[in-house]
Amino acid sequence: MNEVILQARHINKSFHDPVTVPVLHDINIAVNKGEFVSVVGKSGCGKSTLLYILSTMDTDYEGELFIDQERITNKKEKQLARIRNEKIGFVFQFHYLLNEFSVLKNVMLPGLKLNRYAEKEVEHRAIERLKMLHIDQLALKNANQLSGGEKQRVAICRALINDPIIVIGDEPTGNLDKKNGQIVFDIFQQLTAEYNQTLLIVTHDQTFADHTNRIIEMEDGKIIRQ
Ligand SMILES: Nc1ncnc2c1ncn2[C@@H]1O[C@H](COP(=O)(O)OP(=O)(O)OP(=O)(O)O)[C@@H](O)[C@H]1O
Repeated sequence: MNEVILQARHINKSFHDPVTVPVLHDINIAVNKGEFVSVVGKSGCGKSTLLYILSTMDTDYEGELFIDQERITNKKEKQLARIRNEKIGFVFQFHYLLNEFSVLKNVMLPGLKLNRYAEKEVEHRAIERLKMLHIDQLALKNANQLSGGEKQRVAICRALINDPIIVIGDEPTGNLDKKNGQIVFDIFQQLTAEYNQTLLIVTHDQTFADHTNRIIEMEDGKIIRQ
């Protein structure tokens, strides 16, 4: 039987600025363990809004969210911060690395924050992940000395440091050229194929989406295909 990793039930969301604008309408999603799922749809259809809710960063919605069988809706911010660090790996269009720190330190930071392993073990795990993505030779460089493609691979290593139950990405290849976009896609595919990693990725790139296991297509705040 499929193990459901992330489930959204009847999610509705409106912005109030100052008039009420409904943006998401009765969203129902279930993502199974090991699935590589893409979310597509025209600009403004609600992809980022949905991703913020699914990744627990936006709590102002109607409906229910479950991650790893745990009900997330109505939890306090402190609990959510821990769930995010422990269970979700984030990869964004812009990598948000800390430029003044080394690559190794950037990858280690969420691991140190979680405080599950001693510092030496976190370092070992960071180096393992840098090796997996073939960038261990960059470990001691500062983040601002890297190319865009390298930075994105570092961001993926950082997202993986705590063995997240799901990796959530918002346009992770949106800022990359074709070659680097392909490298990042290949890494994602390797993560699902070899490590059974669950991935939920918003993308504008139809070729990227076509090669994922499943496409969730949105239109005007609704899911029209999944
Ligand atoms: N803070 C906000 N206040 C009011 N309206 C918002 C806010 N954020 C987003 N919206 C509106 O919600 C709708 C969905 O926006 P969202 O950013 O989720 O779309 P998207 O599909 O991710 O678009 P894109 O592909 O361009 O990133 C849009 O009409 C947008 O104008």
